Amino acid sequence: MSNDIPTLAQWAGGPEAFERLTAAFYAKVPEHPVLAPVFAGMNPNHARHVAAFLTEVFGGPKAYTESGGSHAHMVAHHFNRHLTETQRRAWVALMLDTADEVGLPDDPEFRAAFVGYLEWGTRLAKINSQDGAAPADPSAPMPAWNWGPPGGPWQG
Ligand code: HEM
Repeated sequence: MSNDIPTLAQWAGGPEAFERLTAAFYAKVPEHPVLAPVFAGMNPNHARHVAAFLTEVFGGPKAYTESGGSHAHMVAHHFNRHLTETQRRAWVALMLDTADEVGLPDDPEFRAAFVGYLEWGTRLAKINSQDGAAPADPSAPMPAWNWGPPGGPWQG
């Protein structure tokens, strides 16, 4: 990808944009009929950790791995939670509504890539939350999402 094409994280507005996104998302979770029980008792730093994870997936600074996290680490947080499809869909829907609320870019190219990762990541989280899920692979790389077939944002 040539140098004048921003990363998805740059296009989104950098780490602060993902922090706004997850802060607003998890602020709504306690009132959400499906998601509130899933996140009852969550770590108070959860929103910041998920923001750091998403920033890194979308090509931004590697704060999640530099502070000792890994894809395996994230996967392991979902073990034995027995997430349902209803819960997964609620998570994606709330994330997309929140992306609109906090003003993440809404151009087709960005949103296609954003939704692509959310679909992949949440389906993995659900699979890994079931009984009998394979152990997390410590050598698994962090996902590195990019623009996919559109190749970059439409810049006129
Ligand atoms: C792309 C999708 C997802 C990503 C990137 C993601 C990321 C993460 C990360 C990074 C953590 C660890 C947070 C920490 O260290 O404090 C975590 C924990 C957790 N995730 Fe996810 N997750 C995803 C999908 C989901 C879904 C769909 C659900 C449920 C509907 C879910 C439920 C949870 C719960 C309950 C925890 C533990 C929270 C706590 O006790 O602090 N996740 N997730």
